Amino acid sequence: MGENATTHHTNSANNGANDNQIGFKSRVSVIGSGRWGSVAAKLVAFNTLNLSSFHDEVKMWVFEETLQSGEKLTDAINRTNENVKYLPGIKLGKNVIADPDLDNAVKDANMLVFVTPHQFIDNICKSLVGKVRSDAEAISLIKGMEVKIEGPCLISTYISEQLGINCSVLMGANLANEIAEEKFSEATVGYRNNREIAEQWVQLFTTPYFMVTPVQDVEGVELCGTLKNVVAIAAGFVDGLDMGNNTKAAIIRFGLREMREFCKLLFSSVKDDTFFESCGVADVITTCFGGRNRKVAEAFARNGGKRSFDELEAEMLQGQKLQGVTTVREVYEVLRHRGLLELFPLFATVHEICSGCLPPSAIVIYSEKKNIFPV
Ligand SMILES: NC(=O)c1ccc[n+]([C@@H]2O[C@H](COP(=O)([O-])OP(=O)(O)OC[C@H]3O[C@@H](n4cnc5c(N)ncnc54)[C@H](O)[C@@H]3O)[C@@H](O)[C@H]2O)c1
Ligand SMILES: O=P(O)(O)OC[C@H](O)CO
Repeated sequence: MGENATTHHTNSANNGANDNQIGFKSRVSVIGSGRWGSVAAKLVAFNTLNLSSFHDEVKMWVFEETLQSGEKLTDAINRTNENVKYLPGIKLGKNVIADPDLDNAVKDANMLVFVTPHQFIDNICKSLVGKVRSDAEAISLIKGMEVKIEGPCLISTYISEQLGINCSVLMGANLANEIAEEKFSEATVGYRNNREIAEQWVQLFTTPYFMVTPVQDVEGVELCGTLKNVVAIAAGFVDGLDMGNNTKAAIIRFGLREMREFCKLLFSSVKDDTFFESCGVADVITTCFGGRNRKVAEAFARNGGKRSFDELEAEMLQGQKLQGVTTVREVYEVLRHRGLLELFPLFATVHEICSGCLPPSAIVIYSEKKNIFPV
């Protein structure tokens, strides 16, 4: 890894830290095995096989569960080379090895890919403290954030602080099922200050059908990926109310504007250009038309808000997890705490609808009466 990767670590295991020498091959572990986690493993495994600077094998940590057949998910993945529950029908690559033991899955790895629903990252990081290599680099593909008493915390920051390692991010217009079928798409790597590390992540993820661009704006890239899920829920309400494409386009525009304002509220360093990368406008578009948050929000609105998101998620997604409902609650808390709810009417209304305080049709009232954005 690059120079910075070995200089700033504090509380991690020191195993392998002297491997930074000629002939050293990177080892990659993927922490998470949902739909996107499985696709991420497939992308990475294609490259580790083809690039001499990586060990072929990619470990993929599996949150173990027992399938209806009685077989363990991990065993089924290793037997079929498919994630039969979260990504059936797609071969991951023979060099992907599923492992239900988190410590064992990260052991020896110097490149860690975090890709679990954001509500689980707290426990995962806590159990990894002291277990990862001191020279490891991490990347987060997680679209969400942590809100602590002290305030909001990016997932990449949380991983960095908990494990004492640097953490970049990869976000973008990335519906996992389409990338699994090798349909062309783009993504954005957000990095802090080490371009060399960013290039290594770009190399690890890039394939002929997956184009990755590095951007030195980790906060902007990550917050775009996080906040677009809130806009997707608003778009789902519009679809559930059969309000049409013009209304949806208006919601997307309002949403993008609130995303930009919220990003700059938290981090004045966020760059305007970031919103024109795949992680920005492109992800908002794809998620508002083809994402799971949109789909479940549509069902919520069609049911008049009478069936909860939890119930609909369990019924419609079979174990996959929505991020938008939790995220908008967290965003709402941040804004309420700072007395800024009135400046973010779309985000506030989405939360009030999700939590049952307003009916789904309030998204219309929002559009008509509350368009009071700051410049
Ligand atoms: N699916 C996509 O198209 C897509 C695309 C880009 C980014 N993302 C983001 O990637 C992240 C991961 O999403 P995904 O689609 O891979 O997952 P998913 O929603 O498909 O699957 C849920 C995962 O959570 C795991 N899980 C359940 N309970 C758990 C627990 N207690 N502890 C740990 N893990 C548990 C399940 O085993 C499963 O692997 C999310 O932040 C998501 O927003 C998803
Ligand atoms: O299916 P969603 O709503 O979780 O969105 C998936 C991806 O984030 C789209 O880029």
